[in-house]
Amino acid sequence: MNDSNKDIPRASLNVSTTSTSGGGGGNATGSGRTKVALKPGYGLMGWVRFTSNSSNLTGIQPKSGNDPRTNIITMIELSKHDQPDDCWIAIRGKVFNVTAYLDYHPGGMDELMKGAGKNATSMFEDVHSWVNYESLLEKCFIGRLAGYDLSS
Ligand code: HEM
Repeated sequence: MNDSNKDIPRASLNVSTTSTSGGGGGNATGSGRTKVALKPGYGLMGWVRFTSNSSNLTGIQPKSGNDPRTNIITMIELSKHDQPDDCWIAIRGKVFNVTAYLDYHPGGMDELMKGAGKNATSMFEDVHSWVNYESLLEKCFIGRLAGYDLSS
């Protein structure tokens, strides 16, 4: 599966960091809280509106034999998609194309990019294990990560 997703629209970046001091939260590097100001319209409701108007955010053309329910993505394939214009991420054994979500991520694009092309389960869990990523990224779901034991 080599289809890339260069045609997924991404807004230009305008993310400014407004870090708060002394917060108890954390980011993937353990350097404290990282609150970012997203562009107007790029909050949760903006994402909900955007996804409801999009049928397929996987970047993969629908064709026979290409079904997220049965697709198996190898680590090698996953690792090829590690750029802001082609960004896949695996969480708890599921692989998502988060290219379109980068501008909407409340923790900022740079934080999400730390997991680009990787199994980012532990990064995700460390920061916000409660976030309902499966629902948010429903239309970005590509397939399952090869060799990932869902029961573990
Ligand atoms: C490599 C993976 C990821 C990293 C390192 C990361 C990192 C972060 C960070 C640092 C914050 C700010 C936390 C704070 O200081 O308040 C944040 C917030 C958030 N992220 Fe992520 N994130 C990742 C993946 C994701 C994914 C896949 C989703 C959902 C599809 C997501 C959704 C959110 C949401 C909803 C918030 C706001 C949480 C809140 O306000 O309580 N993140 N993220």
